[in-house]
Amino acid sequence: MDRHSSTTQSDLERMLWDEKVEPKALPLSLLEDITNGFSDEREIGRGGFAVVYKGMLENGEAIAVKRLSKTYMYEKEFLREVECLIKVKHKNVVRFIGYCVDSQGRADSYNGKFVMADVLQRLLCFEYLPHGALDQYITGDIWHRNSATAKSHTVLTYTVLAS
Ligand SMILES: Nc1ncnc2c1ncn2[C@@H]1O[C@H](COP(=O)(O)OP(=O)(O)OP(=O)(O)O)[C@@H](O)[C@H]1O
Repeated sequence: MDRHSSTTQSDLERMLWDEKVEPKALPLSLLEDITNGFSDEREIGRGGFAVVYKGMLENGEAIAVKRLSKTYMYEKEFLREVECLIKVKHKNVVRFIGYCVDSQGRADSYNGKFVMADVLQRLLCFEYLPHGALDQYITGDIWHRNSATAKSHTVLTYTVLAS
């Protein structure tokens, strides 16, 4: 991924109001900016393979930034997931905004040797759903606090499609 990719916050803002814009490759620096460097206070959830952060744009809109864990690094699976996410477009499925693959060399000592290690990061970005995940509605955790919306159901729908 090109760290100097030209996608900016205003491109992301435009993507959010124009549903016709296709998902894009996003630079890691942009995702770091909008999540305060993936800070703890921006964490909104954790799944089996990822930590999800709330990314805040300058216009006050939010997106969900899913940073995949180091154990979920198989290139073929990631590529297949991105391919499925790009193809699936439905009003009840959370909108896929873009993806990021970033690799950076880091010099470090390993087993007494000085080595250059590749540090790989993979991230997926989605429209932000403010009402939580479907499983909380099914189990009754938040059924009485909020009324379920079609969009709030889509976190789980997406998971089913992607697995
Ligand atoms: N688009 C989103 N908008 C708002 N919150 C989200 C979004 N996506 C995920 N989350 C939050 O992050 C949590 C973890 O999301 P994730 O998709 O990784 O979970 P999961 O479906 O449990 O994981 P897995 O894919 O490992 O089965 C969700 O339960 C939800 O609270």
